[in-house]
Amino acid sequence: MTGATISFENVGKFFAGGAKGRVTALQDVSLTVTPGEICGIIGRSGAGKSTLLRMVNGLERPSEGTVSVGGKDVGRAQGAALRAIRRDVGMIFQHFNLLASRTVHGNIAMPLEIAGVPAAEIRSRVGDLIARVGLEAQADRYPAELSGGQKQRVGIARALATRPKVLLSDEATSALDPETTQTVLALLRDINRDLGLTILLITHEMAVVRDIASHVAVIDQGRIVEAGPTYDVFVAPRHPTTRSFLSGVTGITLPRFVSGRLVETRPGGAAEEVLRVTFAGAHATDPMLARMTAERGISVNILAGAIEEIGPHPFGNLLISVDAARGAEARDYLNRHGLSTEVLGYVR
Ligand SMILES: Nc1ncnc2c1ncn2[C@@H]1O[C@H](COP(=O)(O)OP(=O)(O)OP(=O)(O)O)[C@@H](O)[C@H]1O
Repeated sequence: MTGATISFENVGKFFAGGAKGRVTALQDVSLTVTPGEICGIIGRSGAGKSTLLRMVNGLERPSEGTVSVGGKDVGRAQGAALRAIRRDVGMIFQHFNLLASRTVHGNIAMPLEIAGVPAAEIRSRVGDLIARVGLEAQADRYPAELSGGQKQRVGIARALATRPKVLLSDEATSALDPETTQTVLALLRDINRDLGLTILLITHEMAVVRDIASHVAVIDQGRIVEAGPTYDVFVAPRHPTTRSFLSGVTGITLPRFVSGRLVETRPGGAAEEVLRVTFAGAHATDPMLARMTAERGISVNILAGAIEEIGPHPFGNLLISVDAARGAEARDYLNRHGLSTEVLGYVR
């Protein structure tokens, strides 16, 4: 089993309704997810994530542009061709969508029964899937007797039953506690590594992107505003929406004596400019800040800092303040030496 390419080319989706008679759910979306990639789509509520995801298995059709899976045009496929594409695309859900009247075994067997797979083959394949997701002891239990994490494991096994090339994940960990989230993400990582299938997941949590996605696309009001390898986007975010998502996961916040006094525009008179400085690698920052002080005479107050990791790659996040009158010069100096900066505000 190998992954398939998912491609969106200039995709738009419009629904009837709203004040103008037409709601734009997606506009001019172009994105390619290569085989074996784990791509996270992050956006706020209503940004268009579900609409985007549902186009990959033909639950929604684009109003304009083309969506394809493994080179096959999903938006224009009908009948047997659409059913064939859907067998290549498994999906897991926030609320698991299991049948309460069927056991774990029975739920996982469902897509195989629908596909007309012979009973003996179903038994052996479901047995393998149950082992893969670690639910041997629960095979004969009903969903009501399972924890949230176990239910999502059933959802994952069911999604894999038809040996898909693509797995879609619709907020699959949003209903789970942090510890269970980690075990489910680890399972998805293992599946991606062992089976090579392409995973497209939507989430509103940057931590999920950091923990599992090799690539990320940020969606805002129906448009992709930033996309690329997760590490690059975390280290040097360009769009304000990306930055606001990132500020929730960096693990560092301004101390309250600063955040309580922070204003957006620079006040008159003496003031400090508060900056977030992001840098690749674990040790890049100290010499840069010290050199800036030595070379330019700009002194730096360090307010908070931490080293984060994406996969094996460390990157740093530092909150500092400098004299606001020298702010532009400090940012320019740091940017020229490969550090990203973002103005968080000003304090008097
Ligand atoms: N069937 C529909 N009819 C009319 N408008 C729709 C329909 N489906 C989605 N929309 C609108 O399209 C926009 C995008 O919705 P979508 O559900 O894709 O966003 P989302 O990012 O998945 O949000 P959430 O995280 O809240 O699920 C929203 O403005 C929504 O109201």
